[in-house]
Amino acid sequence: MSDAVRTHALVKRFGQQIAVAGVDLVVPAGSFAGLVGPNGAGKTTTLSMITGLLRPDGGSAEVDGFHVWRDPVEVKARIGVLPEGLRLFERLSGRELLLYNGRLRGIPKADVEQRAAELLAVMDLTGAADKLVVDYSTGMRKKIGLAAALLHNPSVLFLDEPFEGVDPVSADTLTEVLRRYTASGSTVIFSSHVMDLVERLCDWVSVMSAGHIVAQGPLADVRGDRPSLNQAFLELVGRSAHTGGPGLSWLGARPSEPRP
Ligand SMILES: Nc1ncnc2c1ncn2[C@@H]1O[C@H](COP(=O)(O)OP(=O)(O)OP(=O)(O)O)[C@@H](O)[C@H]1O
Repeated sequence: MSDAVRTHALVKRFGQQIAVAGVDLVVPAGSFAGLVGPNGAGKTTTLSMITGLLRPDGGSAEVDGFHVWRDPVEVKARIGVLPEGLRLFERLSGRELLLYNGRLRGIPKADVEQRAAELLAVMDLTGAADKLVVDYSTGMRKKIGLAAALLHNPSVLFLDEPFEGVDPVSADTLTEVLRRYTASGSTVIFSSHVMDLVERLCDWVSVMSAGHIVAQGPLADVRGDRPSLNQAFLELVGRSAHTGGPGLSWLGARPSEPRP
């Protein structure tokens, strides 16, 4: 099987801090892949470098065999991205946003209109299609962002925390859309902190901690003989040494006698 994404010794520094410290991320084509790790592990920075949003200080990244920084046009034609803190054109309606994105991608007008209508329906946004994006809720913004990322039928889809702020019914819908998408051979890579979700959806997992990949492979291999992916995650990244330790003794303590 070929790789949808492969990075080699990817590095990013912010001043003195090394956010990504030589990452070799591999995601086979057709995977539903999860990128997990504690806060500040370097997931967003890694995804930003792979999608061409942030220039690496070292190493390389390839998508579908194309070098992200040498062949940016080839790469951008093949990827869809739902970044963290996505900025949208607030003064367009949801429908206009999709039509605009489709035209930017060079898709013929009639095709864009048909795809936009279908995506709005699947995302349960038909009723809000003519509402301005500025008036969308957090979950609606995620859904219209995902619709925009899917419109040109990318072969690899990158999603940063796609389910954050999305209600369970909509999350179910998104899951179905993404499952259908990977079943046809396309690849999804998403970052998440919700281990149950990753365990339920993904067949491939990469675990990051402090700028490094600490485990990577098919879900069953990463989980090993632990009862859950969550347990494996806690062991791999090292549970905080402070949990249950000294400190915070004042928290929750109440004076036994009322003060006079
Ligand atoms: N623009 C920036 N300037 C300075 N430091 C940054 C910048 N972006 C990220 N960092 C630092 O790099 C490290 C990795 O951040 P990153 O956002 O990639 O982590 P993450 O794994 O996505 O975290 P989270 O799960 O909390 O979103 C963090 O220590 C963060 O403070």
